[in-house]
Amino acid sequence: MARMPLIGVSACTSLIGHHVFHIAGDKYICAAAIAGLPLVIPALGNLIDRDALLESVDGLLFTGSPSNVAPQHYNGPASAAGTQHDLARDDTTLPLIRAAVRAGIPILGICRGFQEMNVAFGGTLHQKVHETSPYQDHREDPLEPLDMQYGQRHSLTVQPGGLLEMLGLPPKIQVNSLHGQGVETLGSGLRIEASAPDGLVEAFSVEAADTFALGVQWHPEWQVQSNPHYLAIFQEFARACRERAQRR
Ligand SMILES: N[C@@H](CCC(=O)NCCCC(=O)O)C(=O)O
Repeated sequence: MARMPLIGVSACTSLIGHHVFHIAGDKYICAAAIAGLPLVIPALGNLIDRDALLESVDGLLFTGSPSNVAPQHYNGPASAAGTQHDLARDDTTLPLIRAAVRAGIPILGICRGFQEMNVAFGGTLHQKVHETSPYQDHREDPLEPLDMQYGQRHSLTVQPGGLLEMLGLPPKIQVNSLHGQGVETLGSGLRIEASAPDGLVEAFSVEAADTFALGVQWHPEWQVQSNPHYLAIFQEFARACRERAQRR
């Protein structure tokens, strides 16, 4: 009988009361369940046996987060005071992304996860896109109701001949936008899959990957079942994870 694919979902560390918890948001876990059984991967850095983990999972979802990749990972300038980081998550996800691609495990990076993929492949980040010319403000308004924060904010130009086009996405789609950081220089071996009207990279795939390896700056996990473009991404991720599970 076919084994259910196991989908690793990256966790953030978060102080709740006096204790640190390893947490992953419900919307990521529910969307990962399209591909298989979600397994939250704690942010334990080198305490995790990476090879053993990659032997166990059939796909990895790198989630979004309010925290930002620490600039020492991309030789960036020091963060502005008050910038939220999660060093334990960086120490877990950055090496895991590289190892997963080498091992042929399907990966999907969303928002922070997309930025982590870029950094893992040697790229750099703008730390404040909204203060960087010629870019627009890609942040949400935290005072708006959630449905508005995750509403469609700008268009995307989908790169002809790429993975997103292959998934049936039309040349222009509308997406949500909830991030302050963004791609400055693209990591090596990444192929641009979509850009915002201001030129910001919004999606890339890993050229050398022999399976699904996609990063997106927007949030396709949000109400994924009611957006055919968002769903197409998760369905292809799911197909790749099933294929991986069957190859075991
Ligand atoms: N902090 C980074 C990444 C933005 C991001 O991942 N936002 C998601 C926040 C909550 C969630 O939906 O999980 C940036 O600001 O660029």
